[in-house]
Amino acid sequence: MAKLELLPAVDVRDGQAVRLVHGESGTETSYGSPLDAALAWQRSGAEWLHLVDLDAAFGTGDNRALVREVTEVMDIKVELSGGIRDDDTLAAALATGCTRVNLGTAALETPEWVAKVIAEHGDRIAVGLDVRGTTLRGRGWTRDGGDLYETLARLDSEGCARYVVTDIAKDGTLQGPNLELLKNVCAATDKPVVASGGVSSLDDLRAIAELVPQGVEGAIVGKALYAKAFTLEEALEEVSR
Ligand SMILES: O=C(O)c1ccccc1NCC(=O)[C@H](O)[C@H](O)COP(=O)(O)O
Repeated sequence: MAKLELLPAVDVRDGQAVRLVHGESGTETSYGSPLDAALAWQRSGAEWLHLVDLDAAFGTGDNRALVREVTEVMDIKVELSGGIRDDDTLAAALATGCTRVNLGTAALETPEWVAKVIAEHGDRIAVGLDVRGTTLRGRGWTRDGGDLYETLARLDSEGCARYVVTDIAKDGTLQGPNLELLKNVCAATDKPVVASGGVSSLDDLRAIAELVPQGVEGAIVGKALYAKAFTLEEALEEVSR
């Protein structure tokens, strides 16, 4: 069986590594230097880093220079997310040397532009499907943006390479992933799915890994690592069995 990829998360707000609850601004717990966190995950054996500029996502500024610095220092693959919505922000993100970017709001608000950049950049573009129920949310998860499955069908028809699927109700809560949502999305697309939000234990990772044959390729892990629910080494060992 193909192994589940793990993407430890570094979410950046105001220059700090943070975790939010339900992605809500104002719920930050701070975990210090984003570069130190990223380097720690790399030293622990991560092959990927999921790096989010929350200020860019919320429209409260950006951490672009810091995100670029972190990405440039990493020897591992980096997925960049947060506020990538037009030619300028996409060019800046891709120029960091990241492996791929994750588009969210743009897929809801400027579908023609997203179709164009999918055609231009292929596998370097993933789309984040951030949902409450089956309603997508954009602008830092603050605004409704349409139906999950209609949007997924449209993006599939445009050749989107991969989806990062987050149940906002689970994100940052340590309440476990929404396995039903992951199964439903996998049933609706042939493209790989990266699971995000809610992982709390090695059991959760085992449960996500069981969905690899259905199309889940990876799992993003944030809060659980910062809260020391398990170590990244333990998680990597778990998904390599
Ligand atoms: O990714 C975004 O653009 C974003 C926007 C607004 C709020 C949060 C956002 N991302 C959060 C993440 O990607 C988390 O790192 C990830 O879901 C990990 O969640 P958890 O394991 O539950 O801490």
